[in-house]
Amino acid sequence: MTTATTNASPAFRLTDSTLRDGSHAVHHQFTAGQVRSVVVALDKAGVPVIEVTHGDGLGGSSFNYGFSGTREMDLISVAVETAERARIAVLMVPGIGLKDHLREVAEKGVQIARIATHCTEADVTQQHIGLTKELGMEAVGFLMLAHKLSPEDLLEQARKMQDYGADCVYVVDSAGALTISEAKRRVATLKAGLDVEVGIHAHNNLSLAVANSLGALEEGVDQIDGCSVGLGAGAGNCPTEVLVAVCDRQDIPTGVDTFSVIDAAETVVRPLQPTQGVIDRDGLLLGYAGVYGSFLHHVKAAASRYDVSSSDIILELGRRGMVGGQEDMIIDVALQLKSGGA
Ligand SMILES: CC[C@H](O)CC(=O)C(=O)O
Ligand SMILES: [Mn+2]
Repeated sequence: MTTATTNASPAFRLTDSTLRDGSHAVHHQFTAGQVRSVVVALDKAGVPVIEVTHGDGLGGSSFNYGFSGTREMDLISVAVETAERARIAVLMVPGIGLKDHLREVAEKGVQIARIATHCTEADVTQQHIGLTKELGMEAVGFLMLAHKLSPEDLLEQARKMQDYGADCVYVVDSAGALTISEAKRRVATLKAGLDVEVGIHAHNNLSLAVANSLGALEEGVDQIDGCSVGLGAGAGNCPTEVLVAVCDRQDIPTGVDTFSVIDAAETVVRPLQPTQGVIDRDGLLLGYAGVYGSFLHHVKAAASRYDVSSSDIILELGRRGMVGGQEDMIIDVALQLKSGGA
C-alpha cells in the first residue's frame, strides 16, 4: 500500500528510534539483517531521521545495562550504508558513552548526535555537545525524566544546552508520566524561552504518547520522536505509524507515507516479537509512579531473583525518586522488600 505524500513541508521533523529505544524491547539483540530491513522500510516510507544505538546509548553494551548481540558500531555502519534518504542519528549519555564514540560515529557518516542527561544535569553535556558540533554533526540535547522539573526549571536547563551549542532541546518523558497539559506547558515554555528548536520524546505508560506529541505540536514543537509499533523502554514509545496516521487524518503534513510506514510496522517490526511495549501492570505503574522506563528489565530480573513483586519495586523506586544511573538501587529495594524493610 502507498499513499500520495503531499508536497507541503512537514509540520515537524520525525525521528524514529525503533533501532535505539526499541532495542530495550529486544534485549539489545538487534542483528545487522534486522537493522538493514528496518532502515530500508522506514527510509522508503520517508522517515527523515533514524536513530541507531544500544538502548542505553553509545557504550551501553555492558554488564550494567545488558550486552548487545551485535556491536552497535557495526549496526550503525549498516544503517549509514543502507539509508538512501534518511539521516542516521545516535544517542549518548555522557559517562556511559565516551567522546571517542562520538568521533567514531562522525567518521562513519552519522549526522546527528543526541546528548542525553537527567533533566537537572545539563552541565554535564557541555563538552559532548561542543564536540558534536566540532565534528560537524547536528547536536540535540535530551532532558530526561522531564516530569521531575517545573517548566521554568526545565527551561533553565534547556538554556544551558542551547548555550553549549545544541540545535534542538528535547522534553524527554522517560517515565511516560506527563499528562497532556503538563507536556504542553513544558513545550510551550521552552518554545517561548529558547532560540533553538524544541522536541518531544514521549513514552506510552499512561497511554498518552500520541496525545502528548500532538499537544506538543499545538505548542509549536519542531521535532517529534516515534518508534515503530511503539517498541521501546517501559510501556514503549509513541508509535510512529499511529502518529503519522493521526496527522494524516488531520491534514498535518509529516513528509512520511502513511501506508508505507504502517506496512513497515506490521511486516518488518511486529514480527520481531518484542518483550516490551505494552501497557501491562508494570508498564502502567512506571508512568503512574514516574519511574524511568529503562528500569523495567532490571526490575523484572530483581523481582524474579529475590521473589518479590515487580510492581512493589516500581512503586518504591517512585517513592524514592530514583533516576537513570541508579540501577543498583533496584537490587537494594528488592532486598529490602524481601526482608520486610522497605
Ligand atoms: C539512554 C538514554 C535514555 O533512555 C533516553 C530515553 O530514551 C529516555 O529517557 O526516554
Ligand atoms: Mn525513551
